[in-house]
Amino acid sequence: MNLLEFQNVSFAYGENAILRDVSLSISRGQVVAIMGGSGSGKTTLLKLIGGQLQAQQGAVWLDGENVGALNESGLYAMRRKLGMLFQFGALFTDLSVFDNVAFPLRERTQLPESMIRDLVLMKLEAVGLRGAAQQMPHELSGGMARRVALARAIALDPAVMLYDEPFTGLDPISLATVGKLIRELNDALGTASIVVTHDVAESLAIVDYIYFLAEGVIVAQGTPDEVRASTHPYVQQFINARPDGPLPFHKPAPIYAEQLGL
Ligand SMILES: Nc1ncnc2c1ncn2[C@@H]1O[C@H](COP(=O)(O)OP(=O)(O)OP(=O)(O)O)[C@@H](O)[C@H]1O
Repeated sequence: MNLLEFQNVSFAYGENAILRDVSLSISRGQVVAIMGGSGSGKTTLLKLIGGQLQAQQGAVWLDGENVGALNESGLYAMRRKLGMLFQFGALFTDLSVFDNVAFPLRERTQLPESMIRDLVLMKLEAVGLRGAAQQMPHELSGGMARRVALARAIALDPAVMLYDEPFTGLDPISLATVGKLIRELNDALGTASIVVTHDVAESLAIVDYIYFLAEGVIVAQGTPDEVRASTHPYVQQFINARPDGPLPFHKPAPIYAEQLGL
């Protein structure tokens, strides 16, 4: 069964169409990357999954529920099934590493403190940072902070993990560590993961499938091997990191000379 499915989803801000007839699916155990240029609609796609936005057409299904049809209490319950790690997914600076990871457990469950302790230590062990439990966020490196945020995101054993640019700002070793953790945690927890990223090399190493989004449409998709072998111009532009190509460097604008009054 698909844990997450977009069925012909269209979304617009007013007149401005952002996603057009997007269909994709992710089953349990899969890690899928969504790649696309700036403004292609990646964050909008994540907000549709979280129910912060609603599709005007089509449906988003998460673990058998139509997200767009949920009322407020339904959304609150549904979000418990989602783990999110955002680029600057800030830790609470005045809480220790331990208390950061304990936060969602204390907030969303009635578990006794002894059980919360065991769960927090288990999640920290999973990201290799049990030894940092008593440290404060400012004492951590950027890579360690990202791993603590990851431990916090999986605290409630989500069915689906969403990662928004999880590699941004990390040194190469931390980047590889976070990539490896995304894959390992997905497999160990039996979740489905969506990774929104620009980082082609790192993603191809860890994901099962890639969707390329351009101007709100899925223009190409495939497994890492298919993507590497693809001659599709969008895919080529991404893989070779070319600044210009089917994804233009210039946002459409009036004719320059006319705008300058020449
Ligand atoms: N609240 C909003 N109101 C109107 N337009 C918006 C709003 N939020 C985003 N947009 C527009 O929607 C388009 C898609 O934005 P989105 O944030 O989904 O892109 P993205 O692919 O995540 O880009 P990036 O990689 O730069 O974060 C952009 O053109 C943006 O200007």
